[in-house]
Amino acid sequence: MIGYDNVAKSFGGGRIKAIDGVSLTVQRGELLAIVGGSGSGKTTLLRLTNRLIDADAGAIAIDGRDVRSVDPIALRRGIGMVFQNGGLFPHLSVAGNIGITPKLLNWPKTEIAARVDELLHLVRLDPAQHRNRLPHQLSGGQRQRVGVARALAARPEIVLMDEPFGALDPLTRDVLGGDFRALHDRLQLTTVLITHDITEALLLADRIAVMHRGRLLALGTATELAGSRSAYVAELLRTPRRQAQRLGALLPRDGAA
Ligand SMILES: Nc1ncnc2c1ncn2[C@@H]1O[C@H](COP(=O)(O)OP(=O)(O)OP(=O)(O)O)[C@@H](O)[C@H]1O
Repeated sequence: MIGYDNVAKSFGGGRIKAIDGVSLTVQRGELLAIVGGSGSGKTTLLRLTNRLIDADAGAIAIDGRDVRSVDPIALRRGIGMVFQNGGLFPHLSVAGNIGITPKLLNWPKTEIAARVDELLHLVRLDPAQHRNRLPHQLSGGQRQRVGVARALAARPEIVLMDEPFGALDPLTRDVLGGDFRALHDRLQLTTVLITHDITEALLLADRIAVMHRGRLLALGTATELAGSRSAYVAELLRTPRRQAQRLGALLPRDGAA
C-alpha cells in the first residue's frame, strides 16, 4: 500500500541527514508502528508520505503511484492524519473540526452533519453531548478521539498517526490504543503509527519498524524483533521484557480481574 524506496531527506543544507536511505513496504491492511529515539527521523518519514515535505532522493509510492505524480492537496485529503494532542483547531467546535475535510470537499451540509454524528459514534463519544463543544472543553482522551474521527471523516484508506496517545495517562492510552486497533481492523485501514513507547508498539502493531539516526535498523513482528541480533533492538526490548516478568510475579493469575 505504501512503498518507500531508498528515501533520503536532509535539512540544513545537507548537514542533518534526517532520513538516510530508507526502504520499506507497508502492506494493505497493516498497522505498522515506527519506534526510535528522539531525532531518529520518524516524523520526517511520516511527513514525506503525504508530501508535507518532499524527499531529496528515492521514491515513495501509494498504491503503486509515485506520490510526486499526485497533487499534494488531493493526496493529503485521501490520507487521514492524527497528531499528538489532537491537533484540533481551537476556535472550531468538535463538529467543525471533524467536518473540515468534507467541507473542503464540498459535501452538502446535511451529509456532513450526518457523517459527524456517525464518526462520533464510531469513536465512542455521544454526539449530542460533544458535537458543539470546543476542544478546550474536552479531556485529553476525548480530544484524541475527535482527532481520530477527523482523520477518518473523508473515508481515507491510509491513516498516519504521530504519537497520538503520547500525552495521555497510561489507562486512557491503553483503552484508546485498543479502540483504534479495533477501528483499524473494522475499517480495513492501513495505518502507520509513530510511538516512543515500545510496549505500545508491541501490543498494537502487526509489525514494528525501528529507526535509528535516519536509518531503518530493524523491521518485523514482535517475535521477529525478539530474534534480532541488533544490540539497539535488544536494549529496546529489555524494558518491556523486564516489566512483563516483574508484573507476572506481582500479579497472580487468579487475582482480581
Ligand atoms: N524542518 C526541519 N529543519 C531542520 N531540521 C529538521 C527539520 N525537521 C526535522 N529536522 C531534524 O531532522 C532530524 C529528524 O527529526 P524528526 O522530527 O523526524 O525525528 P523524530 O524521530 O520524529 O523525533 P521526535 O521523536 O523527537 O519527534 C532531527 O535531527 C531534526 O532536528
